[in-house]
Amino acid sequence: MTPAPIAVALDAPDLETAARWAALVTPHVSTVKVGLELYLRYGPDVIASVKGASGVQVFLDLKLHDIPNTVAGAASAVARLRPAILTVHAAGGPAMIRAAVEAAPHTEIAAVTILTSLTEVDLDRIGLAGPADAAVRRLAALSVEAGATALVCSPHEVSAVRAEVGDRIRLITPGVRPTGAATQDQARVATPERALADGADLLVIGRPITGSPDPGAAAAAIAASLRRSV
Ligand SMILES: O=C(O)c1cc(=O)[nH]c(=O)n1[C@@H]1O[C@H](COP(=O)(O)O)[C@@H](O)[C@H]1O
Repeated sequence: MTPAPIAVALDAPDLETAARWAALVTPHVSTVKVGLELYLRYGPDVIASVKGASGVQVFLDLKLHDIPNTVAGAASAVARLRPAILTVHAAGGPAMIRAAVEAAPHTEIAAVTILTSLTEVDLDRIGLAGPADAAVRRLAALSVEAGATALVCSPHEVSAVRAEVGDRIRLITPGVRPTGAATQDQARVATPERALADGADLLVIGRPITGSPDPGAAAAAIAASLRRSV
């Protein structure tokens, strides 16, 4: 069976746990995501540990955000690890995004638009007044112009972003919660089925899978419900 278009966020406090989660979920999902917690604790070796022998795609979520020269150096430092996807913050601006794209030519650069944890009140306070989807669409368009081939947004904006950037750009949505699951620190959320129906290509799901007593079964259940929904 083809693995589901899900990136499981391996936000674990230690490498053994992350590698165990990765082994349990990789029969069911296409991708595992390594974020700041694991990467800052263990460094580049973490990639091989979570990849194991499975050949699963690794999404390196470092959300780089700095001046273009610094981001180019950071992207080129991790490019040798050959992650399938690397994140940068779209708010770093077009020159920064382009610097990452040029420094990591074999990795898909995904620009994070507006974090899924932010509410419209938060956006107002940080000076991005107006509906979230206006800011997300603006950041999406500038990121694609700068060479990003993937975008991260919440499921709430995914159909608007799809209309803005067309079919060739990979849309990645965190903020995904199966019906009844706790939203935790996520603000702009939807179910996996809804996110996929609205145009997401890859769903990032962490705690609803990794917080389950059986992460493999939780991943398999979400994958099966996505298959039923298409
Ligand atoms: O870039 C990301 O992956 C990301 C962007 C965003 O806007 N929101 C967001 O939650 N994420 C990541 O997606 C994952 C979501 O995890 P859960 O909330 O546990 O499903 C975390 O690893 C976040 O770092």
